[in-house]
Amino acid sequence: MSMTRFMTNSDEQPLTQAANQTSITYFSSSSTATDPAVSHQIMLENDSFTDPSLSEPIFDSNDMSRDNIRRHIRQQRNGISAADQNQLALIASRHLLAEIQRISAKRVALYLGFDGELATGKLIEALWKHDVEVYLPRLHPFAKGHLLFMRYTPDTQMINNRYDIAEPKLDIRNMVTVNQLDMIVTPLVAFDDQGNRMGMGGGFYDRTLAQVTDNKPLAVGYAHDCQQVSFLPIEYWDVPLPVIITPTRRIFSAHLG
Ligand SMILES: Nc1nc2c(c(=O)[nH]1)N(C=O)[C@@H](CNc1ccc(C(=O)N[C@@H](CCC(=O)O)C(=O)O)cc1)CN2
Ligand SMILES: Nc1ncnc2c1ncn2[C@@H]1O[C@H](COP(=O)(O)OP(=O)(O)OP(=O)(O)O)[C@@H](O)[C@H]1O
Repeated sequence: MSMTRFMTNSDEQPLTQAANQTSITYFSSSSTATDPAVSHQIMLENDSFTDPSLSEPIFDSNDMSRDNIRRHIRQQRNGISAADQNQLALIASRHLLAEIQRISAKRVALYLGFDGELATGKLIEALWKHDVEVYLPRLHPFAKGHLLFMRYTPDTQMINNRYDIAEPKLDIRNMVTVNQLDMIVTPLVAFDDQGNRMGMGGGFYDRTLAQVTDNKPLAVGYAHDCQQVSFLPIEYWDVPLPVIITPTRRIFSAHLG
C-alpha cells in the first residue's frame, strides 16, 4: 500500500485539531474519506478542520456584474490567513488526489497558486512521489490569450511571466497538447453549483477548455469554498466544469455525463 504523509515545511503546516473546532466531513458527492473505494491509497496527516468561510452564506451574486464578482471574490480569498490557506490547501489536496485516482490520471495539469488561490505545492510533491506527471500552464509566446502546457519536475527551469506567476521555460520537448493530458485542474475566481466558472479575465482557460472533447482531459475546478457564488452570469464562450473541488466538497455537475 502506497502512503503519502504530508509533512510540514516552512510554508505549509500539518493539520491540527484545535479543541474548539468541529470536524467537517460533508460532501455533495458519494465519495468521501470513508468510502472504501478512495480511502486506501494516498493519505494525508489529518483531515479534521474548520473552513472559516463556511460560517458565511454563499455569496449572493444576483445583482453583480462579472467584474464586480471578480473584485469581490479576489478580495475575499486574499483575506484568508496564511495558516488557514495552508490547512485548506492540505485538506483540498486529499479530495483532488482521490479524483486523480478515480480516473487513474497519469498526466495532470495544475497551476502554481497566486492571488489567494488554493495552493498546490504539497499536492505537486505528492504527485511527483507517486509518478503522476505534473504539467503547468505557460503563456503562449505569440498567440495572445492561449496557454501551452509544459512538464514540471523538480529540475524544471522557471521564469516569471508578465503577471509575475512562475512558469516553465519554453522547451518544445517538455510540451504536451491539451488532449494528451488526463486532467486539467483549473484555477478560477468564482464558480457556481452548476459547474460554471469565471477566471481572471484573460480567457486563457476558456480557450484551453474549448479543446476538450468527451471530458478528455477531465477539467476540474479547484477553489476555496468562499469562491462559490449563488449565480454566475455566463457568456457563450464559457466552458462549464464537470468537477469542482473545494476543501469541503467534491461537486460533480451535470456536465460530467
Ligand atoms: N495560478 C494561476 N496561473 C495562471 C492563471 C491563473 O488564473 N492562476 N491563468 C488563468 O487564466 C493564466 C494567467 N492569467 C492571468 C490573467 C490576469 C491576471 C492579472 O493579474 N490581471 C490583473 C491585471 C494585470 C495586467 O493588466 O497586466 C488584474 O486583473 O488585476 C493574472 C493572470 C495562466 N496562469
Ligand atoms: N474559446 C474562445 N475563443 C476566443 N476567444 C475567447 C474564447 N474564450 C474566451 N474568449 C475571450 O476571452 C475574453 C475573456 O473571457 P472571460 O472574461 O470569460 O475569461 P475568464 O474565464 O475570466 O479567464 P480565464 O479563462 O483565463 O480564467 C473574452 O473577451 C472572450 O471573448
